[in-house]
Amino acid sequence: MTNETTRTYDVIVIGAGPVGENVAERARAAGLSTVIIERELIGGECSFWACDPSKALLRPVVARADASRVPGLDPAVAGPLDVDAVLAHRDKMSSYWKDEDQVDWLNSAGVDLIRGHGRLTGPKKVAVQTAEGDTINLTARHAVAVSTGTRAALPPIPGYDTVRPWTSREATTATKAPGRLAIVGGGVVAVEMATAWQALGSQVTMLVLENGLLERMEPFAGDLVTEGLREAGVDIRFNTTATFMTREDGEVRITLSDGSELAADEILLATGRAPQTRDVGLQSVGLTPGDWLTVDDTFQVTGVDGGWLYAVGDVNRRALMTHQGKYQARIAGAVIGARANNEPVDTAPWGAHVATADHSAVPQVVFTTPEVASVGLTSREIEHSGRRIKVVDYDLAQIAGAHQYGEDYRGHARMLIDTDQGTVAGITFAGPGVGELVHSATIAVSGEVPLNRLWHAVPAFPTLGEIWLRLLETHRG
Ligand SMILES: Cc1cc2nc3c(=O)[nH]c(=O)nc-3n(C[C@H](O)[C@H](O)[C@H](O)COP(=O)(O)OP(=O)(O)OC[C@H]3O[C@@H](n4cnc5c(N)ncnc54)[C@H](O)[C@@H]3O)c2cc1C
Ligand SMILES: NC(=O)c1ccc[n+]([C@@H]2O[C@H](COP(=O)([O-])OP(=O)(O)OC[C@H]3O[C@@H](n4cnc5c(N)ncnc54)[C@H](O)[C@@H]3O)[C@@H](O)[C@H]2O)c1
Repeated sequence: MTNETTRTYDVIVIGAGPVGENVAERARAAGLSTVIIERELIGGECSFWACDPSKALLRPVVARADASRVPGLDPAVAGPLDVDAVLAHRDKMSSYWKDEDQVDWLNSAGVDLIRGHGRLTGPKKVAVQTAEGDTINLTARHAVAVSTGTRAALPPIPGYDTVRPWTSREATTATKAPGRLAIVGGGVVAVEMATAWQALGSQVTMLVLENGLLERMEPFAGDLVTEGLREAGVDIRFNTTATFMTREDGEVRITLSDGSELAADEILLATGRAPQTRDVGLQSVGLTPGDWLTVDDTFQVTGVDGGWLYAVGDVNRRALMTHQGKYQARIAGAVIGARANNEPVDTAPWGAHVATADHSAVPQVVFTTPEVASVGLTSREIEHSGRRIKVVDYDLAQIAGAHQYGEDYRGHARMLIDTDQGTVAGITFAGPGVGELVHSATIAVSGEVPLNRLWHAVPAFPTLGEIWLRLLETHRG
């Protein structure tokens, strides 16, 4: 027999990925009774099928590439990676796909957890279907936050549904390297997984629709990553896609857009993300199932009366990254708390209750060899930015810190200066070790630090941070 129960909370959060967890924790910290609903593992995509396992696969690859540039150390890293050890480390970093630690954290934060599938059933109403077939009907006094994230968006290439393709989930959790791995896509997932699996023993072939990799970033970043992947042995085919695929005799046979054929043991479709909103009851509140949820800067969903529905994290499509989603969660939790407690809401730009950084200061690191790190505007976006921008370039290989970092250092940096404001509007670094530079850039961009003051921020010698001084000198002529 199945049961039906009813409960009321101040705040209901659907989806316990990194973002939902933080919305719930912040709402609870504001004194609101809070429940979170999760149908899979607490920690979501990031902990178990995305950031954590992928970075665990990539760390040995990046560390080995760095070490191989250091005289005296290079012979020690000349051999292949210990694949079993790397995969075991990946399993550990994914907590062996168990979520007890996150459950403990939710408990310590005072957030209630219900395991099951959550659906909106009307304004401030959510029904949870549990695995046992029970239904728990919830009512929110103040807010419902949807943080249901995304899934892999699969392209409608004929045959794709018959070949059991890899998505990012299989690419991050596979237990052995396929002999031949074809990857469709040239975005972040594609380049990171090509880097990892080529180093772990696969022969990777990338099929890229565009004429370069990482098309949303500065072109030099894609060029340097292309160079790195090709040197590692990856076969990259630009302006190419798959037009048909079939699995025969255990292998995937792929017809390419130029008419040629490619055989692979596995095919990874790294072709973007789709919102997990098909089955969360959006129709019950006048929204369309399957759509991204559009929000204002306080994360209230537009088109829903009463201001009770929030969408936070990947599902609102503002910035599909964990750190940015968690920033959104801190803001959303605080504003839900302020509204519920009748406290002042600060919606001025950079105020406590608006996610201003989503528009102008989103950092990202791509963990390839070489790494790419960026924040803010890129030169591709200048035209639509409505700002007067000066582009300053510098060859990273010319700085002393790069010489110390490793021999044959190759890298590049680009700074975009808002000439009216006299501040940095965006910056991109590509080169070994640049991932750790990104937060300095994020502070400069989000803090709108005047260039005259940046001139007094002295980089330690000899570090990669010297790139700041060289970029500023180049700007000053
Ligand atoms: C391969 C890969 C690597 C990545 N690497 C990085 C990285 O290095 N750094 C970075 O910043 N970002 C990275 N990302 C992006 C990052 O994973 C996402 O931005 C992040 O997971 C978004 O968090 P979220 O909480 O919004 O959604 P998710 O992590 O997707 O969590 C959503 C949760 O909601 C649950 N859910 C969905 N529907 C329901 C429902 N109806 N009822 C109950 N529960 C539901 C899901 O089960 C899931 O647990 C990577 C992504 C991929 C694919
Ligand atoms: N290190 C990180 O921060 C990190 C790592 C991985 C993923 N992520 C996040 O995950 C998100 C998703 O990454 P992604 O690489 O899946 O998406 P993406 O949007 O970055 O790239 C998608 C790629 O698929 C191609 N594509 C789309 N449809 C196609 C089709 N029908 N046929 C052939 N090619 C097609 C596109 O041309 C593009 O090259 C990113 O927005 C990123 O923010 C972040």
